[in-house]
Amino acid sequence: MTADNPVLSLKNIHKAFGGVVAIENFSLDLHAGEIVALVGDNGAGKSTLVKIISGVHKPTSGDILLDGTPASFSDASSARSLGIEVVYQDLALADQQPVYMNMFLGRELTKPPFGLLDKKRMRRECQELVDELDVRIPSAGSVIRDLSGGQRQGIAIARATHWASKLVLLDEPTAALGVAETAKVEQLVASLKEKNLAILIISHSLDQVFRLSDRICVLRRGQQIGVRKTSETDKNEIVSMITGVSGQAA
Ligand SMILES: Nc1ncnc2c1ncn2[C@@H]1O[C@H](COP(=O)(O)OP(=O)(O)OP(=O)(O)O)[C@@H](O)[C@H]1O
Repeated sequence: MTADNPVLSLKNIHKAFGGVVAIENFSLDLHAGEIVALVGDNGAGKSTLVKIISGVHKPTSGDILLDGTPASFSDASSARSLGIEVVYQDLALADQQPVYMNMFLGRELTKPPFGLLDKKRMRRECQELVDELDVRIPSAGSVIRDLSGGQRQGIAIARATHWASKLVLLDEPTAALGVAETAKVEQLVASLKEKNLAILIISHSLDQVFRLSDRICVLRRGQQIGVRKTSETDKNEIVSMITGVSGQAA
């Protein structure tokens, strides 16, 4: 298998909720070490696609290939066990728990012989990870509710990166953040490329999409309108593709 083989291939994905067609005939390849932005207006089908890739929704038809092999995710945990992690807008962090417990939420390290939590090791490994990714927090023992929005987002992304072996999906990772925190989180997302993961990011900010992505995939009313190399397009073209109307970007 060559490095050019896609980590994930979506082929002719179709998803209907009763009579509502959310995704129609959608195909896309994601490669290791690249960031692809998924853009589209409200209701275009972005979240539905993320849920299909992460095993939350089953496609009505179509194929998902992981490293070239057909994959069928029965639920989110089966997608996770195959190396796919998602960071949702609500972050899914346990507010009352320290950072290191969140890092290992549902995958806690234990020690023999009684299977007690190995807090020391979790704390140490968590500290190494946040240091490596330059997520600045007081310590791995800090409680989540005491951290800023940007720090929390940093933890959620660090956790996803730690457990993902193939793909990280980011659903509006900076929607709730201020300017400085957004910049820090963008730096973190950009650094994930070096980990040779494939990254799919949903963002409503075209500035962010142009800062971060290698390719941009446009979705309109469930259909893939096109994929562009970021270096070969501009905001005007992407806005036209999103809206279906040619004109100037705001
Ligand atoms: N569980 C569901 N049941 C029925 N219809 C759904 C369901 N989830 C999504 N849809 C419909 O599918 C379409 C795509 O929705 P989706 O949430 O994927 O869009 P989106 O691009 O993520 O929008 P936004 O940017 O507003 O979050 C919409 O028409 C939505 O109403």
